[in-house]
Amino acid sequence: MNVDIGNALASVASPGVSRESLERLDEQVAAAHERIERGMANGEHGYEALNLPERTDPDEIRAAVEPVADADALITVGIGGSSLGAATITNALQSDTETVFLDNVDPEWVSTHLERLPLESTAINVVSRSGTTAETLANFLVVREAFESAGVDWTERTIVTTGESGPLRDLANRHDLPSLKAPDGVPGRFSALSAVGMVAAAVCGHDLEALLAGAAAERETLSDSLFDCPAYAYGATTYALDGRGAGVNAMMPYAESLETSAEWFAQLWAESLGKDDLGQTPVRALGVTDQHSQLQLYRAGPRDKLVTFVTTRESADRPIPDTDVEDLAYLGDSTLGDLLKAEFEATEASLAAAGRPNVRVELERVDEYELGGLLYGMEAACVLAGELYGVNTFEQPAVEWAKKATRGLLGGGQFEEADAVATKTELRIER
Ligand SMILES: O=P(O)(O)OC[C@H]1O[C@H](O)[C@H](O)[C@@H](O)[C@@H]1O
Repeated sequence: MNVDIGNALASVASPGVSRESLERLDEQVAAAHERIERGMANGEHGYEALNLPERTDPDEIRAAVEPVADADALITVGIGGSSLGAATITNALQSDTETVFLDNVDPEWVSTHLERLPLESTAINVVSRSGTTAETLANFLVVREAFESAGVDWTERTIVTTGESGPLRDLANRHDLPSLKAPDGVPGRFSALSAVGMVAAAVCGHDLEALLAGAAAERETLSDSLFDCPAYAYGATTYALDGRGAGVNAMMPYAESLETSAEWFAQLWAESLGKDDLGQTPVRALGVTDQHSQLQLYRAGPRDKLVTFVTTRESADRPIPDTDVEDLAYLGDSTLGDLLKAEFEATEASLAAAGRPNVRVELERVDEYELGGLLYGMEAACVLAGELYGVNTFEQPAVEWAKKATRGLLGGGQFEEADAVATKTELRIER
């Protein structure tokens, strides 16, 4: 990926960061890079994620999915980091295999999918690093039962990705299911480029080698200066802007196929950096759609936002047909791609003209190679930002708190967190 931070400079935007400040920050970037390289070299928890392009074995993933390679549909059962990386990849790319991601436990929605899909030609991809996440295990039990009720042997159609031990590992062993290991030392939200994110891509027939090659190329750019490394430029700029008041980061890809990447980014940014009363709030937006809903706020609301655009240089195109309506004649000379590009450029310029900081992240096109680069680049940006903030990027204690409270409420053990539910302060206004 390439990154253009020109519209985040103090000469353009407020908040903005001056070139001199970035140069001073670059000394901290160099120190952070050294720390990151050391963590990678020693395989330390979290830093190990940045080694995935070399560690992940595409042959192993393809072998595991071989029994279901002809599936018409794939249900991925997983949540958070065990779903969003896979969804980012498969939603971005074309495939004949329909993909469904059961991350939510909304009963109506889950039932609708299970009633609609051709279960006899559907595969199940169960993913949970811990193997204990209530939503994932509950959904899997429901999916299993639906297959049994339809007379389909789910054990023939299920692939499991989980840790070395835990309830899901036990289940995979008991039923002799093809299984893969969630990589050691890699938190879920950093594991898109492992079996966690790539089983779904393999079932859909995507090019796993190209995904990893794109990531590896991005890895090659990691260096001790933000001016030489797009990922670090992004991480350092967002950190600097947050410190100057841009506490919100609206991720706005200009490609429908990249919409899920903003969701993936939101988890990465929020769970990794949101701690010790620090962190930047990620917001999901989509170009051009959200030009017609959120843009007013971004250009004229509080000066607390950075907008991150993700654009592609190339994409398939479609001409806009001529019309005899005079006022619309100008459209007839263009394509939908021209319109998308013009809208992006106009929006970017409109924010800059209003002094609102924005950053452009450029991909050549949406394909496996570029996606691998985007996923890796944003992960590296996040790890760098975590170093600059001085937070523990790779933990998520606040999420664990609610997980324990939920478990306690459902009778899954004694958790003091569950007691807090009963002590809620009320001020009810009833109809
Ligand atoms: O993969 P799992 O263990 O099922 O975890 C799934 C998700 O659970 C929690 O919500 C964590 O905060 C996430 O980081 C994680 O991705």
